[in-house]
Amino acid sequence: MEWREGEETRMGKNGYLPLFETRPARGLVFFRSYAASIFIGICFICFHRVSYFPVTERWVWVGMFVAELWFSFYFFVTVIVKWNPVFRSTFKDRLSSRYEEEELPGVDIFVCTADPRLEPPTMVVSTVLSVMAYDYPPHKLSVYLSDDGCSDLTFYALLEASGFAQLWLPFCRKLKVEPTSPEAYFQTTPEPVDDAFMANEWLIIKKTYEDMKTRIGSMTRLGKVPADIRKEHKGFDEWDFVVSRHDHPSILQILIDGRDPNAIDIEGKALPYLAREKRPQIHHNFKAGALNALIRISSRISNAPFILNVDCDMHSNDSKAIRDALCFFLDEENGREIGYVQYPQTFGNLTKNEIYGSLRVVMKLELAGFDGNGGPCYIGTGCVHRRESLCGMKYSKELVVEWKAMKYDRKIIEKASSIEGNCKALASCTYEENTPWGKEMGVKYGCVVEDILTGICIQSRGWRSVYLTPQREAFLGMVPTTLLDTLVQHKRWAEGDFQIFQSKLCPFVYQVLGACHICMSSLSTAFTVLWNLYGWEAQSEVG
Ligand SMILES: O=c1ccn([C@@H]2O[C@H](COP(=O)(O)OP(=O)(O)O[C@H]3O[C@H](CO)[C@@H](O)[C@H](O)[C@H]3O)[C@@H](O)[C@H]2O)c(=O)[nH]1
Ligand SMILES: [Mn+2]
Repeated sequence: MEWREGEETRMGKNGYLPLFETRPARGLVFFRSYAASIFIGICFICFHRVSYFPVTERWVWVGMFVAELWFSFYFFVTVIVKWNPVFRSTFKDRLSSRYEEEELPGVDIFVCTADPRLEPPTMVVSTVLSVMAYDYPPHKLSVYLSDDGCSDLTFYALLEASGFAQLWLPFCRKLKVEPTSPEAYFQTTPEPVDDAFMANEWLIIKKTYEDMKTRIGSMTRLGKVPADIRKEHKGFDEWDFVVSRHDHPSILQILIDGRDPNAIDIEGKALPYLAREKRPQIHHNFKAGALNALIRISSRISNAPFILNVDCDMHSNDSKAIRDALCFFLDEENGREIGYVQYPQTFGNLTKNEIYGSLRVVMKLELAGFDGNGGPCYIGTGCVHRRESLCGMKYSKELVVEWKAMKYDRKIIEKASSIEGNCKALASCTYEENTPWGKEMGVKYGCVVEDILTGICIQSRGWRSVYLTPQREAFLGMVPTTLLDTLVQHKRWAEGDFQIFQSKLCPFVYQVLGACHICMSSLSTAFTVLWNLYGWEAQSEVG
């Protein structure tokens, strides 16, 4: 499939205007001339090494030549990655005029958290509230929180947030609030002074938010939920069976507003909390295991055809981001082969010179290069997947979904309490035994960078992926701020990528020889795996 410039004005074969356009990067001629000049230099060096062979110290000569060949190879791989970057933009107005609100597909949002000490519950709920406030039909959106820390503190925070959402979501709609994370909003936006009525409401919401934050904060410092609060929601009873965070049964609670025991929705949005079962003798597969449990649980509760997953430290910064992603999936001409749409990881706390790490180059340039060569890898957060692609299905031309006819609606036939009981087994730690979960289905196990590996597998099943870098960042997260934290994170990534490099899924072997994908794409992926070899050295520094 090829997308070219000017296609926004071209009518598709089926008579529809495209929902997105693709532009090549500007100024490529300079980069390509620079690359060509280095290539000529490499040719001269090789010619020199071969044509002149010294009589003495021959091994030094050979050693130098081998080193030069290695660097030349690395140079080629990096050049190929940057050879053809593309940038995408969407036409959300066309999406809205083509699809009535009722015809839009459902979207399930997964937020992952794992430790209330490292990921404070106040931050987690701000992220949850930010994604609940997406500008999307409320009854088509479900937000799932996966708590691998199995903490009643996180549960308490979510319960508080579900109450606050009743104020926050209508407020976001009325004021067209951006960003929709209350924490980020009140930090960055001044009080509206020109409208006394609005200013008053603004102050009330801010005060309510701050009170909630103080309550959650003091509870977190206390380290436990007091008995009188535990009595307020039956969900806390589940913690009577929790031995420790590594030893407990599944807890699934579809959160309800404490004042209305019959309402299972908050403004039409479902908000389930899940702490999957953990037992000390059974490996839980970290985030990949959490995501797979969520895929199964959500398939019973809302079963939306699209899944957005975010880490709890990455809040939504653009309430239209879901519509942007859908412009790709719902495009009549090219949409059906797209398996996932990846947003960049952008950070609110980056310094101008970004002295640690090199994420800006990766996010701004390299992943756009991947996109031009066949599709970016999946980087774990800020990614919208088609449920089928994540569940292991192969791409097939016959797979055409009539979204309009489907009229997705999350029919909650069962009562929340019976869903909670019936679905728990799907999150038990033995459920996956002798099943393809973690191998052919869902997020892959056995690799520290489960996201990269899962992305490679989805692509090798014939799906394409898309990288979208909108002007307004769709998500804002936190980057480690100390050298030690950065080294630890890069060590983990380096380890994971090196694991893939050594495995039978090594992109050089698996994709090039397997001819599953175009060569450029595999070289791009191989590059991710390779740049981490450089991080390898850093490992010895941190142990
Ligand atoms: O057992 C676990 C461990 C982690 N997490 C969650 O996974 C996310 C990422 O983990 P983190 O420790 O923050 O790793 P990072 O290095 O910051 O994560 C980057 O790298 C990971 C591995 O490539 C990706 O999964 C992430 O999305 C990406 O942001 C967080 O939300 C955690 O809460 C779990 O749910 N269960
Ligand atoms: Mn993180």
